[in-house]
Amino acid sequence: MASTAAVAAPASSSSLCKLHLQSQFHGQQSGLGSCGARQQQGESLSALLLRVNGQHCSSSSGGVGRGGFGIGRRAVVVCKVAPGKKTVVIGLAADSGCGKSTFMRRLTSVFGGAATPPRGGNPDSNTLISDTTTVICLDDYHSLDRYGRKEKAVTALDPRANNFDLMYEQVKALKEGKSVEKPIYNHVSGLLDAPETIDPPKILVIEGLHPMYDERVRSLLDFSIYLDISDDVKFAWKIQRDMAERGHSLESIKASITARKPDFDAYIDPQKQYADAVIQVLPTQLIPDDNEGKVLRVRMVMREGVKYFEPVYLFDEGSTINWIPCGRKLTCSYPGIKFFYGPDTYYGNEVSVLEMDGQFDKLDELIYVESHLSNISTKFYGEITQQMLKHADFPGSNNGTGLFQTICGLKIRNVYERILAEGSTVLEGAKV
Ligand SMILES: Nc1ncnc2c1ncn2[C@@H]1O[C@H](COP(=O)(O)OP(=O)(O)OP(=O)(O)O)[C@@H](O)[C@H]1O
Ligand SMILES: O=C(CO)[C@H](O)[C@H](O)COP(=O)(O)O
Repeated sequence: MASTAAVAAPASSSSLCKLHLQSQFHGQQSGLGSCGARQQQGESLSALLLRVNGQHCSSSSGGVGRGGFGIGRRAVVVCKVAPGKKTVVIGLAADSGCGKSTFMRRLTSVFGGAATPPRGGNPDSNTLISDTTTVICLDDYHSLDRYGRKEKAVTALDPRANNFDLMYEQVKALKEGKSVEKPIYNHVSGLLDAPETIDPPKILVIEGLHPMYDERVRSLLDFSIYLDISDDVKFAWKIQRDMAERGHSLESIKASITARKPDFDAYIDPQKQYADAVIQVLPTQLIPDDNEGKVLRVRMVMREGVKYFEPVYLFDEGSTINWIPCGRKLTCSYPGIKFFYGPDTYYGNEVSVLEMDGQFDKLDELIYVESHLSNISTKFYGEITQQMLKHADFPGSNNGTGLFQTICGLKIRNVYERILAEGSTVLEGAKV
């Protein structure tokens, strides 16, 4: 019996792609399709589907191919091809100096690549591109440059200093698979430079002050995160970086934080109510009256009922848990480590909260904590620990900031894969 397969070519990129497959031998399906793919000997159906529709048939087709179609079996598989190449859009909001760059490096690493500025482009570009992700910084949508802001006496946090119409148009275009000419805000000169071309990536991350401020931009986000750093911690981080690395004086850092505060409270902070996950960084409660700011209490507030996102839980979903993991499997020097997990409400929404106070002594022992967490979207046992060890030199790797940023990276990967899989639907798989 001859093997036949027919793959109906999509009339347009948004139409359905039909693949009929008959197979003669166990595990040796053979197929030919007018979508431009011929099934090769030994190639599974799922692998063919992956090639036929690129990224849009990856997951849900897997079950069809697995196990093969035995003698006399026949399958009709219909895959929905997403219009163009679907770009998943992630929003990351935070004030300046709150760890966005560090988070982005962790996220990119989850996908296995390193992010670099656009090749051959403006050396002061704020964009970072890797195989899977393109991170654009929303500072590029400042409509007023440093001098314009000074003249009009507005801060960069003020919506009047930003072009939300252009931000919306360009993020929408990228999401629809179209390239855009995005402006560049040059942090060295304080001026707006000539635009750079941004091509639609698999995952577009828009990071900066206002990813959730404008309702239209917000509606384009597939997943959103807010880094909520308490004033004390923000101050400590700013001092550490801006004094050591940027030559600012203590007074100027204090003055800058104070000057930004009213606009931060008015325009940046309220965005956290829209985030799917908020990472709060607070002073520790393990050291009474701590004013050193080195030990942190970090909370991950995860919204319930978000499509493609199930909150992480500790031990038992929905219950309230206080856990001190220090003992035989986890070394803890003073002041120790304390975890909390439980339900809560946040801006009127149901959330789950996972909290870690304290820091790890030996990072490889994190595997003990990881093994007690569920819904972490890892691909193999120990993936979180592996990621954390890989970037042990990043700030926050010994505490909840690194742990929760890594988990958010894995959840973003999961959101991306599920959105992709949704574009691929097995409608029929019949035995004859
Ligand atoms: N988890 C952390 N633990 C301790 N320090 C941190 C952590 N994350 C960031 N920092 C400190 O804050 C500084 C700013 O971090 P990062 O560059 O990632 O922030 P950013 O939001 O990208 O800043 P900007 O928007 O100003 O470029 C770092 O140099 C580091 O000193
Ligand atoms: O809040 C900020 C986001 O990064 C910056 O202060 C804003 O973009 C203005 O930049 P600069 O201070 O370089 O003129």
